[in-house]
Amino acid sequence: MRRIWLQQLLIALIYGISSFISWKLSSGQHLFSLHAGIGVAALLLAGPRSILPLALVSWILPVLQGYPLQGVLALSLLNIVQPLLVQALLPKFALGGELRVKDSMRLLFAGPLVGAFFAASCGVVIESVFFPASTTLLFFDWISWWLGDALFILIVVPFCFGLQHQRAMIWPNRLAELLLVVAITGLGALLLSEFNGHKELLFLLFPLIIWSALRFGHVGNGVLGIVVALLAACSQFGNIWLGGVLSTLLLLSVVVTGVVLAASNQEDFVAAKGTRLAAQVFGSASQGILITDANARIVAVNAAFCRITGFEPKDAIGHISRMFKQQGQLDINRKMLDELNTYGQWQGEMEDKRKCGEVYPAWLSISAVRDEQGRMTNYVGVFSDYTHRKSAEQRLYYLANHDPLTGLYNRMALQEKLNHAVLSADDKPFAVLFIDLDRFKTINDTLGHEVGDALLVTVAQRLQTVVSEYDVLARIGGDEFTILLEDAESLEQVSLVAEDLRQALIQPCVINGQELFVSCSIGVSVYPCDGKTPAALLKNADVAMYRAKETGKNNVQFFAANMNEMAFEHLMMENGLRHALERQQFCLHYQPKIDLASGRLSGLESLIRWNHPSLGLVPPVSFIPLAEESGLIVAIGEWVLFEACRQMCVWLKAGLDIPHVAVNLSPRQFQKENLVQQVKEALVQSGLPASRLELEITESMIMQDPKRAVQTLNELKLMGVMLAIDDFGTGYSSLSNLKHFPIDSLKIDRSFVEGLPEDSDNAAITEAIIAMARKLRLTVVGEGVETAQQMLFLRKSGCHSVQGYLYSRALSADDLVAYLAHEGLVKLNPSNKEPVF
Ligand SMILES: Nc1nc2c(ncn2[C@@H]2O[C@@H]3COP(=O)(O)O[C@H]4[C@@H](O)[C@H](n5cnc6c(=O)[nH]c(N)nc65)O[C@@H]4COP(=O)(O)O[C@H]3[C@H]2O)c(=O)[nH]1
Repeated sequence: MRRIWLQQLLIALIYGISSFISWKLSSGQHLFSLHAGIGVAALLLAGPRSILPLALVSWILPVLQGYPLQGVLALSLLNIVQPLLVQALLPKFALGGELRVKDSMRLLFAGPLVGAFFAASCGVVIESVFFPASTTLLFFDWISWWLGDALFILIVVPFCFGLQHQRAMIWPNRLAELLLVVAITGLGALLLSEFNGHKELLFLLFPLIIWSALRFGHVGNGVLGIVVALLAACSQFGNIWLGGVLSTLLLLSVVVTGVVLAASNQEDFVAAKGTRLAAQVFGSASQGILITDANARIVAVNAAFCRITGFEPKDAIGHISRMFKQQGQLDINRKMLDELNTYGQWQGEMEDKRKCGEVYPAWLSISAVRDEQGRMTNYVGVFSDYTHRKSAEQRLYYLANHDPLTGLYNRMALQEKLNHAVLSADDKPFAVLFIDLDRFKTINDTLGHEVGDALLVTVAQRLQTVVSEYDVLARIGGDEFTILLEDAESLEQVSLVAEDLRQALIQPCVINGQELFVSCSIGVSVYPCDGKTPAALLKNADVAMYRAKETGKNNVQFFAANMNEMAFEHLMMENGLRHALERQQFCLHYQPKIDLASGRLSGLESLIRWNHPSLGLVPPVSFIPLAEESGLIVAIGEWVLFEACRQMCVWLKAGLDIPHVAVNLSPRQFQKENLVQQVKEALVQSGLPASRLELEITESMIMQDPKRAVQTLNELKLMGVMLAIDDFGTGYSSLSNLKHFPIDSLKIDRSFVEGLPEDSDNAAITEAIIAMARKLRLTVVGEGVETAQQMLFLRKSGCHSVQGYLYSRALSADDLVAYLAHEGLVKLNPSNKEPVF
């Protein structure tokens, strides 16, 4: 608010002084009208706020000098209307900061032609009405008024504009030069007044105003104009009316020249500044820029263009730009030209070639430049080297779609490929293979994750050797692989590929110098008969793979509709298993172990059976994995332990001298903290001596956490319980490891016994196991003995006991007693009174 008052006061002061000077110097001729220029400039620069001080000053001053009130009021009104009229006809250049040639022309029209003409015309009428004494020659009054106002509007308005926006042109470097021009002009004007009769010498002002306009812009012009007008007004020649009018006319033309020249110079300066800036941007841009003519011939390139492409400007200028003649990308080019014609812009990726011949991806944006008639004159291409971004994008895409361990496609990528296959199949069949490694968990648990990972990598490489580059091979989970065979021509061919895959995996894998044997179960589903959606195809291939597992692993199964029924059965079984314990549907069968030296019974193995109400007697392979998965195995295992101890006690009390009964422990059971406690309770509750109980564990159970396993086994051993390693030879623990564990016996896995004695590998392995076990003073039991040759081979090799169908299958408690009695395999303990058969 205070600022506004100060501003108004300043305007009033300047306007008052200028009015006083004008009145003093005009000597009634109105030729010196500094106040008219100040009035217009004040309104243009300060806005309507300046009206009040202008009105007050133009009214108060004449009143103080004793002029009649109405006349003064009319004149002061005229003093306000004139600037308002000029302002209304002008663009808002005074606030915009740029007084272009166009603007100065408007100023000429609004100021001298309209504003001054109007003021002079109205002014002389007011004067003749209110001050008839002061009006002598009406026409000369009118013309001197008009010229005076016109001259000072043209001097003061650009000068004020220059002060506001172009001070830097003078200050401080050119101040001395400006003073020199002013001095020369002043001197010249003074001399001129000496040669009163030679008004033509006023033309000498032109070179001075040109100098001033070009060097100091509107400020210089204003200073020069005011100095000359002041001197002219002070000198004699300004007092001669005809001489005064002519001199003012000449001065006016000098000032008009100066204003237009300064505006034009300013325009050039702004344009040059813009061009300089554009050139700087062009030269220092980090993106490559090339400009072509309408025929795509390069006319300019920037430094970044040279840096990215390796071409010098002289190599490129004059040649047709590559962005318009991309080989092999005609479609893009056509689209690009269409877009440029329609929208004036195109952007996209293209392949460019550097001077060295290297092809690189570039991100290019082209703009079409048209002239005022709309004709295409140039194209401007801005491009950047896309190599790093592209490779980062490719890397991201790769990571999102590939399994980091094996480098195969991952589940997401498979899903996408399956979607695509289904969409583009058009009822042409294709196959989905679901591959799951057999016993991978054992390897992982026994030998550690590093070995497991290395094995997965080897498996992936093997699978890759079988499939073609057009097939999609993915790893979708731990040991689960999926293959999409889109080009298979028949089921036979799918079958052959699946068989090749299976064969490729059964070859031993050497990891860290250790030979590992893996196999796989493969399920196959075929589009469209086994599923019309990716989800259905995957699910059914998975179901078929489970079927392959159920049918002994290491085989290929094609999906069949009834497999879903089996899967349903599987589900039913899982539900039934939850209630089997409370419904007392489990029972134990016992398989005898025969001592090869004496031919007598060396022990029993208890094997669980599930008496399912609708499925009948279900073997453990059908539900133990389920129970293991669901955690039910812990409760089931506990029941087996208590039941085996109870039954064994019954037999012992009945006088049957059975050396011991073996119970299988599951991995989960073995990991339980309370296992030792539980065994103790089973023995105490049944009254069975600990030495009559044998616990069978597997190698993988021990190798998972060997430290803890040793501790648990030691505690069991301390109790007097016997310990056996089951399925020996399949779990990758080395024989030498065994000496760290307090075990009593080893059971050679059935898979080694199977081919004996013909299979030389199995024979060698079996002999080695027996020899080593004997050295470690362990009892060796051969499992799954079905033939006399197998038995003889084992006996010859030093195996202590055998177990298998050659002697007996696992039998119910009653059947077992009958069998033992029939075969005379067991002595009746004479101390026992109770008859058992
Ligand atoms: N082909 C053939 N097979 C023979 C021969 N002699 C014995 N077998 C079978 O081989 C399996 C031996 O048991 P395992 O290796 O401990 O393998 C067992 C054991 O790992 C598991 N299992 C059985 N009962 C229990 C249990 O109470 N608890 C736990 N945790 N697992 C159990 O189920 C597996 C399978 O048990 P079963 O089906 O009873 O199958 C038994 C047995 O019936 C033979 O000459 N030829």
